[in-house]
Amino acid sequence: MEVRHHTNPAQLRGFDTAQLRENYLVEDLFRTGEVRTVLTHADRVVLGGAAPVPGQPLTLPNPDQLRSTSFLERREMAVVVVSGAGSVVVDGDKHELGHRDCLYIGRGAVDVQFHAGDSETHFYLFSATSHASYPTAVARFDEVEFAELGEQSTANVRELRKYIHADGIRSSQIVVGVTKLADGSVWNTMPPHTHDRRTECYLYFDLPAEHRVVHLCGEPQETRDIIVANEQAVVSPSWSIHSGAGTHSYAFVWAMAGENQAFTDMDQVAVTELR
Ligand SMILES: O=C[C@H](O)[C@@H](O)CC(=O)C(=O)O
Ligand SMILES: [Zn+2]
Repeated sequence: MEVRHHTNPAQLRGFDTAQLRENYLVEDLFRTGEVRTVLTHADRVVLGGAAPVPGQPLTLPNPDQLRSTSFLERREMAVVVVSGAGSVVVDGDKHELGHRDCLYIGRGAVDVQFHAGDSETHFYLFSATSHASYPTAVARFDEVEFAELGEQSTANVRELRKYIHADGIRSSQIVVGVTKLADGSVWNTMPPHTHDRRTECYLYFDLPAEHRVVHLCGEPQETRDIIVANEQAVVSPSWSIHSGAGTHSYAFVWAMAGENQAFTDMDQVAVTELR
């Protein structure tokens, strides 16, 4: 497992492009036949990618850095299918997942296996520490309610679906959903916000290989950009905005961990205040 240390806003002022990418961009989560994981000390979030091929399931590893008897001994996890369709077997119980569907796995699960469907499947993983056990549950993209956000005139028409949250699948601390941009819309989360009580990670997907998202990060008055390709993730510290504009429409998994689970606990920033 790769380990990343936390950063602070003063460091960001001096980061060049390579340093920005080393600290905040996770480029290589999905490699055929592997489960890859990255621990960030920001709220001890672990990001991961499992990429099984048909007939060759993959098992969730137990990285040494966790010093656990199993990955989920003291943790909970969200799994979102970002490419293909497949199933996840949790201690013998099989959960079928379609494109963009979400599985929550509660603390204490021991054996987790990722099975591809008819083709290579990409399961995105997001995990944080958990102080209570909640039931494992599935939320489907087509079945959860969604909020219609944005306007055509600002190129940010999008549907926001919440999977793991106070009124949905319950968890100890993680809050997870998917936002999908409409054709012709490119901006997410503009005007932007911060929430100093939570770390947030974005995993951009459904973006054609030849396109990119220009992701904005940093304090509102000291912003930087990171150029992101399909199926890459960005770690957004509690003090950072997280917003982006694509050269094409796309979808992204947003996932948070920290002090509270209040989705509306955001400090909004007016576009005119950005620097
Ligand atoms: O804290 C919450 C997250 O930033 C997402 O809700 C933002 C988002 O999906 C959007 O506006 O499209
Ligand atoms: Zn946010």
